[in-house]
Amino acid sequence: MVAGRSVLEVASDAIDGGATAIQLRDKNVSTRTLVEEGRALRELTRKRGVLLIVNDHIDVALAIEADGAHVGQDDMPAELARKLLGPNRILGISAGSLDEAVAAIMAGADYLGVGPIYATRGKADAGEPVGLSLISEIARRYTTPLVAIGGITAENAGEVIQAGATGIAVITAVVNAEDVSLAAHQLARAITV
Ligand SMILES: Cc1ncc(COP(=O)(O)OP(=O)(O)O)c(N)n1
Ligand SMILES: Cc1ncsc1CCOP(=O)(O)O
Ligand SMILES: [Mg+2]
Repeated sequence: MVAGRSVLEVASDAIDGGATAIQLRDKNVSTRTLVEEGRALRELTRKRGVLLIVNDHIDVALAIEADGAHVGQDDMPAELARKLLGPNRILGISAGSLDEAVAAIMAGADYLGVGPIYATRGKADAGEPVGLSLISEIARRYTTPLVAIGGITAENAGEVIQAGATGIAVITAVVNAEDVSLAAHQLARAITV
């Protein structure tokens, strides 16, 4: 459940609003439950033609035939994650500094999750905001797609893209919204105009 709604309902509404990828990120459930959520999300995302990425758990990503997995600096080392996922699944890696970005690219990241860009309520141990300059710095040097994350809203999403991000990832701005579909739509519009 997310803010009183099922994971499937939130994902479905977000896709209605324009989300092009869903990340299964649930820190508080058993692996068994994660697999159940993942299977349901796999069916939904296949039907709707959007990507499904599993956070942290490479085994779950493989088990549910997700499109890929996302690992951070405290998760499965990127090289091993790539080895386990194989060449055809998407590997996303978190980067909170230029050094981390370079290492992630060398390890075979298909995209970088860069952040937290702004202060966030979505991750307790996210650390200090890195700001837009990190996005610009990485974009200036590398062509790897950059997914900005952390405190992103429909109000600031435009400047994040302007700074060089390819896309955005959000939790609070969608999950806590009264109207999930409308919130996703406003975010999608903010990054396409
Ligand atoms: C797109 C995207 N970017 C960054 C993260 C953060 O991953 P991580 O640093 O491993 O933190 P947790 O999400 O696992 O708490 C992400 N999940 N997605
Ligand atoms: C998972 C994660 N990684 C860096 S910030 C963050 C949380 C993003 O949540 P929100 O969109 O609510 O700021
Ligand atoms: Mg992680």
